[in-house]
Amino acid sequence: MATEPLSQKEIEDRLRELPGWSLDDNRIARTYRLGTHFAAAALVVHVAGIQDELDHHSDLTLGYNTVALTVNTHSAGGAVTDLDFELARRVEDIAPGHGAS
Ligand SMILES: C[C@H](O)[C@H](O)[C@H]1CNC2=NC(N)=NC(=O)C2=N1
Repeated sequence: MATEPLSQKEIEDRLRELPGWSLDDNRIARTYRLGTHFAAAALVVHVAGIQDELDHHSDLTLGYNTVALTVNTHSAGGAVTDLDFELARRVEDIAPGHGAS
């Protein structure tokens, strides 16, 4: 998967396919809300596994009943790349199963 920086338009186009995600200071970001703190912690563990599988890691913050992700690509100088969107899509696939919204 390409690790070249995406243009602003490419980022905006890809974000349109990922409701809930936004561009925040050159990182793509989403915060999920869950029913309980334990459910939020379980989502963090699941996301951590996906991130190791992809060898691509967000800043992942566990709140009381929230999980916040922000990610860009260090190896592309901190730009947003396809790798960030691949991670976002993978997380979107599993989040509903955790009751995340
Ligand atoms: C050595 C390892 O492959 C790199 O450090 C990976 C790991 N996870 C990563 N995560 C992110 N967000 N950006 C990277 O460039 C990156 N690089």
